[in-house]
Amino acid sequence: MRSGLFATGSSLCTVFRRYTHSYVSRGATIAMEGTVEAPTYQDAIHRLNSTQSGFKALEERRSKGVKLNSSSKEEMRQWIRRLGYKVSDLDRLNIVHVAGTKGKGTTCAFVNSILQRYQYTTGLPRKVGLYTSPHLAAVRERIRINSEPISEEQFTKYFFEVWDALESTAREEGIDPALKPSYFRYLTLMSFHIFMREGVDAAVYEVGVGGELDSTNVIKRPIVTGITTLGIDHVDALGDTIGKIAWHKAGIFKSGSPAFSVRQLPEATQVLEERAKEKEVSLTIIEDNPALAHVAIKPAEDFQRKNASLAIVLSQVLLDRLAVPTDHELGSLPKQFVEGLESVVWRGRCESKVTGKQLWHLDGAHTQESLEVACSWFGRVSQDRDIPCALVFNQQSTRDAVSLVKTIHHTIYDNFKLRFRYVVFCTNITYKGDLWKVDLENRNVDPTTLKSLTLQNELAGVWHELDPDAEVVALPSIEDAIEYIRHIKGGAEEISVLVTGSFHLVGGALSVLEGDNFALANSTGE
Ligand SMILES: Nc1ncnc2c1ncn2[C@@H]1O[C@H](COP(=O)(O)OP(=O)(O)OP(=O)(O)O)[C@@H](O)[C@H]1O
Ligand SMILES: [Mg+2]
Ligand SMILES: [Mg+2]
Repeated sequence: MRSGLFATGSSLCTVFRRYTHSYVSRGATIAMEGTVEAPTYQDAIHRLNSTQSGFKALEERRSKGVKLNSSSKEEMRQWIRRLGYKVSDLDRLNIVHVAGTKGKGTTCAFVNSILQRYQYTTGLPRKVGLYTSPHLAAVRERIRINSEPISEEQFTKYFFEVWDALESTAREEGIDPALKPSYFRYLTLMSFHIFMREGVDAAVYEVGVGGELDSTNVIKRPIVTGITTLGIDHVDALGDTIGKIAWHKAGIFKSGSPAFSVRQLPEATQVLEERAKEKEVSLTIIEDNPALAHVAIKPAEDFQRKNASLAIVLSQVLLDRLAVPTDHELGSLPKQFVEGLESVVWRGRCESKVTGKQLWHLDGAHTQESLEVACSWFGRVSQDRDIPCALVFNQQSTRDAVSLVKTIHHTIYDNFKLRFRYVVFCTNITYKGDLWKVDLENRNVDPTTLKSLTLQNELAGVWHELDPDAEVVALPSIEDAIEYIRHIKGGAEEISVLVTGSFHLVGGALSVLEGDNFALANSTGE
């Protein structure tokens, strides 16, 4: 059932609108009949969406050349205080903090899964928290305890606890109560509150953007920090060279906490080493763990071995700190590590699924390097099948979508000698008729650009130049794109489809394909 799940491009649909102006204090709502109703998960998500900066504000900031807000750390400290905590209280969470351009979420999921295995066998850690971004189908995927996304009830309860605490302290301190942390910061604050309240004793934190100025960097004494593969992304905020980007990422290094990084390009390694020295942090560059030769990680790709190798050392340091014994023979891994690494389910990354005659391959890659990785995976799995291929692509932010699309073309056509017979460029709006799934509503994109399919038409033109024989279309929603693919040749012909370019697209596609059945898979596949 979809009612109540939607917002239209600019305003909420009727089911929802009846609540929008009816909040009273302590998060209760007064419905139209005048009875007091407890707020719902949808209410919480709608409120959360109201903290999105919005495309106008973002455009203004961009035009003024404003980069990341350098006051973010101090603002986070103040908000933490207003929730009734000291920053040092976060030390109780025993945090593993992970930055990087690609592989952060996966590495965090690996660490989480290994810790989970130790909990099953030794009872420690007692509760594992996992904070990742972005989400695929539901915001609550971002905050997990013992691998399960927190429930809608818990999300709603804690969302309004934070909201109300910020409103009441604003009034007490003479601050404008309308000033709220923006979307990602709000979720970071909520995660701290939830993990503290739920008694989490090991927490794995993925940085949002960069490191130095990220809201998660309010964490002062992590147990260990890790840097995954670095590449070029978020250049507006972080800079346009790998060195500048590495500088930001190394912002999570903290004296007293060991740091680890996978092997990087020399320019990046140099910056990481300089920053470590400056901060008096011991930094170890790790190579692929040879014991992984006997571990069935998925996908069995080089990049995943890097993520897994980093996750192994990060988990080891945390388990040592918690005095959890991890005895094993030299050159092999303890069974909890092996099982933890093998059982991870991290949806939307190199994910395959079948509906009717369509073989879907979904990956949220949105940088040059990760698209090469995702396309190579698709190329390998499609190479020996003698069936037509199709591409569904969306990337709606300020990234250079044209050059991302060219990377896809080069990897598939030149490296694999495959081709896409059908190519669909769609917007990031979830459903037909300009309807967003509320969890996926994105107010940071100009609705007129979406409506006129400006970017989609541009990309269609680019592809037509690259392959004039392909059937190329621009479509207004993810649902339209899925339907288009399903109706090719009346749905009677087998087809291999790559869905890529953003997690927004992949999350929307999975929501369309699976509807209410979308399994918020717990990240250890249990
Ligand atoms: N080490 C890596 N090097 C290159 N590409 C990678 C690596 N790890 C993962 N990827 C690719 O990037 C995609 C995203 O992976 P993941 O979610 O782990 O990264 P992330 O750093 O959390 O990304 P985001 O910035 O979107 O949060 C994967 O689907 C995969 O295609
Ligand atoms: Mg990113
Ligand atoms: Mg991520």
